[in-house]
Amino acid sequence: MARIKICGITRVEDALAAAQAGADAIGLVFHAASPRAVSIKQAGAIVQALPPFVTVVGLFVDAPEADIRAVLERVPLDLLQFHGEEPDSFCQRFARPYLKAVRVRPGDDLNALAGNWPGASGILLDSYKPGVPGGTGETFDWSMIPSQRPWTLVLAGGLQADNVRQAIDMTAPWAVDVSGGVEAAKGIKDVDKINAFIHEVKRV
Ligand SMILES: O=C(O)c1ccccc1N[C@@H]1O[C@H](COP(=O)(O)O)[C@@H](O)[C@H]1O
Repeated sequence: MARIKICGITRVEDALAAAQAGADAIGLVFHAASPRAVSIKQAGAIVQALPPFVTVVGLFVDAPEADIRAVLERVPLDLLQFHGEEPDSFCQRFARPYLKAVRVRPGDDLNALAGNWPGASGILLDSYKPGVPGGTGETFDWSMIPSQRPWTLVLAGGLQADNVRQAIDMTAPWAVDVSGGVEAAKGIKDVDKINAFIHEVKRV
């Protein structure tokens, strides 16, 4: 069964709702330009409130190394998600497992692209939209994802309750990642949408 990450959490109550609904991971966005950005203080409060066994992922977009280290000193992140142009050598500097986001464009060879991050725990595929680093709420052509792949797929990009089952059936990801598809407004999650999404993922 695909694991589930609920990303773009900004409030303690949304983190608790995601955990209660059965999410395996939550994502905290440390990218000031995002409407879902959290401060170190907000992030600390969210992590402290979480029950055990929920993985906390910190998302960065071409952040300076010092900024990432400043977050890591204060917030116990389990996993890093790099959503910019960071090379593998940079992603490996933080003594944490990491996901590398790859924004998929028509014609991409995804096995070749994924090979650029040999140190990644997983490759998170997201939709490409010029000028927008992520969280677009848009899907991409899932048929581009090779069924034979020597890397771990985390599928993202425009997922929601009414398309996630088809996405899983087509691509057999290790995990799915959703942000906008379970929101009431940017940065504010909708508990009913979280529950519906997780229900669809866990449905056999
Ligand atoms: O959510 C954001 O604002 C964001 C900003 C910069 C980079 C990534 C961002 N979000 C991530 O994008 C994917 C897909 O999101 P969606 O489900 O299509 O809304 C996911 O990992 C988000 O956390």
